Amino acid sequence: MDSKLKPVAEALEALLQGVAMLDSERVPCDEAAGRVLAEAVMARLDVPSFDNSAMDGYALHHRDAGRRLPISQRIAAGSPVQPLEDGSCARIFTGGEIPPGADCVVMQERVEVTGDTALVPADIAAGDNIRRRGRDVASGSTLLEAGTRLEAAALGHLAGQGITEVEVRRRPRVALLSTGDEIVDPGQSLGPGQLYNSNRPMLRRLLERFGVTLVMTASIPDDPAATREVLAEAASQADIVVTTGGVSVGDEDHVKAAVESLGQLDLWRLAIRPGKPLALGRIPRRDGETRFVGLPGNPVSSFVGAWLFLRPLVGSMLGCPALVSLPEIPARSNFSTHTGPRAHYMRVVLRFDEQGPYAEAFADQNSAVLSSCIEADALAVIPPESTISPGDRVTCLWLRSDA
Ligand SMILES: Nc1nc2c(c(=O)[nH]1)N[C@H]1C(S)=C(S)[C@@H](COP(=O)(O)OP(=O)(O)OC[C@H]3O[C@@H](n4cnc5c(N)ncnc54)[C@H](O)[C@@H]3O)O[C@H]1N2
Ligand code: MOO
Repeated sequence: MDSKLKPVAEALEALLQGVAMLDSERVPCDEAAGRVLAEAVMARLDVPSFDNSAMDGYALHHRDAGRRLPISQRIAAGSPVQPLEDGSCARIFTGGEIPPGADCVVMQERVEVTGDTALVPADIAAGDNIRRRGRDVASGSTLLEAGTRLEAAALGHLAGQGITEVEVRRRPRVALLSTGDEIVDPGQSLGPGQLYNSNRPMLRRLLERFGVTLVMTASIPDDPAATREVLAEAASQADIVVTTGGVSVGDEDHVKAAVESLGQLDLWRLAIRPGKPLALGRIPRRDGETRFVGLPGNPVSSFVGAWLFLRPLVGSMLGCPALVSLPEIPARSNFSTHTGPRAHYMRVVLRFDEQGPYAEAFADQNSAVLSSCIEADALAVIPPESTISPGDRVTCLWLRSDA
């Protein structure tokens, strides 16, 4: 395999080529948060389903504005209505149905009530304070597109239709494997040269946010046979196998050879910092093909690799465009830097001043410095062979969205 550094865009295109969307399943809406719709949902109701009042006040016909009117009925939200008697008004509350014959509502603060009559001001127009039937959703229209991720407002919208179940994509099954004899699980004591596994919980959280289900986690000893064995087991269970570490050029880096012996390595070594030794491949499985993503061991390299490669891969399997690409925000840099042959994905905080957004880079951008990721709102993309001075425009990939 050609071991020249691959541009990120090329690697991403190769990764996503031929990714099949997963099958779908029916789930109760109460359990559908974060899931991706497998088919469009059509509206079966107008929302609102009747013209109703946006205010607590009085409903009338606008030709009667400016006069003292008898109050002929009282309409609370949920109560039945009678046609409005000519030349009268109705006491009405927010959400109450507009009675036939009325065409506007005046808020109560503008009305002078004496006994069972109300003096309404003259400057009232037809339609004032009326929320029209179907204003939010028209029956028969597309309520939510296929590929929508069901977050707060979408879940509310489904409930607004009285819908209780939806067809969603199955969650991608992911096996998350850690390599490195020096890596120890929290709860155990550390020996000389050892460190705790910070990549696993970090990636678990990211992967869960992207919408997967984790079917296996394991630590692989630095041994070729063991690496092959655990990878084979993981590939038989998962749609995606993710490893961390063991993809560089050291004598103890056994992951690539194991993937090559079980399937194929499509790509290795990207023109990216951090994350250069990232490896992509596939391993055949009884019922299809498992995608392999080998993230470098340095925690920041794993973090950045997950956002740039795992998220789009998961998004493609789910058929969710919002997960396939990250929102891009143009911002001014408030730092200087220059790059060599690799694009630099710098962790930045986005701040705003009168001139718009600016990107403040974390001081230490080394790939082992995980603290640079904690406050990061975005990754500022500095293309290869470029020089950035304060005030220059940089493209930032937004990391804070739900989808
Ligand atoms: N001679 C060369 N050496 C290295 C190169 C190179 O091109 N030539 N590339 C460097 C780059 S860039 C990276 S990135 C690393 C990645 O190497 P690996 O993916 O093989 O990762 P490891 O060597 O296993 O680990 C790297 C580093 O990260 C720590 N680590 C690993 N796993 C975890 C974990 N789960 N939690 C926390 N920390 C972890 C590990 O202890 C190492 O310090 O290779 C460079 N070397
Ligand atoms: O490319 Mo490595 O991820 O810089 O440290």
